[in-house]
Amino acid sequence: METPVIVAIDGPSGTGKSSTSKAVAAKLGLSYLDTGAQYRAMTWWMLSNGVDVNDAAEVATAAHKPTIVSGTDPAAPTITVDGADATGPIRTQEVTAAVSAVSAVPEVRARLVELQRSAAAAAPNGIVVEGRDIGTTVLPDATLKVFLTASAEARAARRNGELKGKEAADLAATQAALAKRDAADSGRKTSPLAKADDAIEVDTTDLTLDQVIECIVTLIEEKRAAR
Ligand SMILES: Nc1ncnc2c1ncn2[C@@H]1O[C@H](COP(=O)(O)OP(=O)(O)OP(=O)(O)O)[C@@H](O)[C@H]1O
Ligand SMILES: Nc1ccn([C@H]2C[C@H](O)[C@@H](COP(=O)(O)O)O2)c(=O)n1
Repeated sequence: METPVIVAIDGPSGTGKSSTSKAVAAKLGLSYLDTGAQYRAMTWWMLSNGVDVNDAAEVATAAHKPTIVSGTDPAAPTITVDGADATGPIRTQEVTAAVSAVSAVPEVRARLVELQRSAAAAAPNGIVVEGRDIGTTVLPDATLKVFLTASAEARAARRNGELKGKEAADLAATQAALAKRDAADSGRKTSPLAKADDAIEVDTTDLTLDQVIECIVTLIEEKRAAR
């Protein structure tokens, strides 16, 4: 039996980590884990349970309480908190605005990193795990590490594209919100957003989603062939 392939995909917000990771995993028959969804789920629980998300000590004390379960089928990823479907609630503006503060708390990270490593170890054929610290901290021995980037303008335009049919967002405001979250995620003390030394950087600014997917599938196949 072939050794499971472990793929770490990191990068700032809006670089295409989720779209790319899901598609690559589906194409290669691998599992898929969205670690950002887990930090969002933890944040949603904190907000729903009256925890002051700006009080790191309060967040740390509560970090062991929620039960967060991620489904790893790339065709239908799921996330529940204490048995309730959290897919919708974790994408609200309120959660997005609070998630960087909650994810900076070491007790939160320790709890979720444990879940992430368990999911990777349990994946029968291997897994694509996306986040901010997968290559540096969660899975330092990953078969392949990719760090996605894109210009600030491209990322903001992509995010606004998702709002089609909903209230149109101001491009400059979207760009500022992305920059603020990236600065917080890169600036925290515990496993900040960073490119691992052995990660391959892929600038997606001028690539279509299909081109990025193809690029990563090729990188994985090269790693497999070299084993
Ligand atoms: N190469 C690409 N070209 C154009 N649009 C893209 C590309 N990659 C992703 N997108 C689009 O950009 C948006 C953001 O992508 P995605 O959610 O995958 O990014 P992300 O890095 O996971 O973001 P976040 O970290 O905030 O969750 C989506 O609407 C997606 O369809
Ligand atoms: N490995 C990770 C993944 C995510 N986070 C934090 C920081 C992000 O701003 C937030 C939400 O992630 P997204 O859904 O936008 O991918 O979660 C982290 O600290 N470490």
